[in-house]
Amino acid sequence: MIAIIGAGRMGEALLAGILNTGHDPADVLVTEARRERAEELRERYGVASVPAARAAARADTLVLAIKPQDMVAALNEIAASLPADRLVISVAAGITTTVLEKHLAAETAVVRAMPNTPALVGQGMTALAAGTHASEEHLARAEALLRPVGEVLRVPERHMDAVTALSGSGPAYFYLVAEAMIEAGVLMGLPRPTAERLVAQTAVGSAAMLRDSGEHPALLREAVTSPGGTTAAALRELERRGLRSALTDAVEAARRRSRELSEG
Ligand SMILES: NC(=O)C1=CN([C@@H]2O[C@H](COP(=O)(O)OP(=O)(O)OC[C@H]3O[C@@H](n4cnc5c(N)ncnc54)[C@H](O)[C@@H]3O)[C@@H](O)[C@H]2O)C=CC1
Ligand SMILES: O=C(O)[C@@H]1CCC=N1
Repeated sequence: MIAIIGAGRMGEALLAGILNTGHDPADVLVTEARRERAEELRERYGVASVPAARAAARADTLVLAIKPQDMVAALNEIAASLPADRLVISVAAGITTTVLEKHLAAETAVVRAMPNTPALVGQGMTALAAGTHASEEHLARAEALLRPVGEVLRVPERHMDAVTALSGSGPAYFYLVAEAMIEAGVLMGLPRPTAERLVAQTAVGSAAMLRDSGEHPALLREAVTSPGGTTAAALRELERRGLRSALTDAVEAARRRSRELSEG
């Protein structure tokens, strides 16, 4: 039995991804603070909503998908009813395994995970780091749960803030670029559905080549850039306006924020 504690945006992405890949809704519990949200998820996915203490008592794996700011309160809610053999997976940005362990019974197995919302469509990227009491078996269990919703990578916990800044928040950077490109298309007179379709499929195709061709992105970009052509004209504008350094600063700001969240 799996329990998702906190079924907001990320919790739902994981829930949907897990159900899409063959888990029976009867084997998944949801704990959600907002009553109307719990009801919405019951209607949409057929999953039961239970109080935190009940989820802690019944599920062998608990996935905590609540905001970092709400984490200590949620840990306190489940700690008393959590049997010692449970696996607790937290997806909260910035919350270290040390903090998680501090608020749970001694020796509770804890795994810190950083997924992203494309888990909803089975294309997530999740990084995992083990807490002090998480064995290879616990990590394998976390991996088995998350593997069906995308790729899984184990990383040392010291890299988690950087991972959060790249793949956790990363989808938002791509969506912002997509949004700007669609608006540019509309500005040039393309019908909105046409602009949306052109941009979405260009993103999918580019991402597939990036992942599957084995080529460095610079080489893929060169292949698009005909001498004296349209792409070179566009790239000069992007470089002149500092897209590269804007992205570097943005990713560093996300990492900084993840570190701040770990300070409470
Ligand atoms: N949204 C994203 O792309 C990603 C989010 N995360 C992490 O996932 C966590 C959740 O983020 P979002 O889904 O974006 O936030 P959200 O605000 O959409 O969801 C949080 C949910 O938790 C519920 N909640 C709060 N306290 C609770 C409690 N004690 N018991 C049960 N439910 C409770 C809220 O009602 C809400 O539905 C955060 O820690 C975030 O760092 C991690 C990776 C990606
Ligand atoms: O914005 C956030 O804090 C969360 C963590 C990674 C993506 N969303």
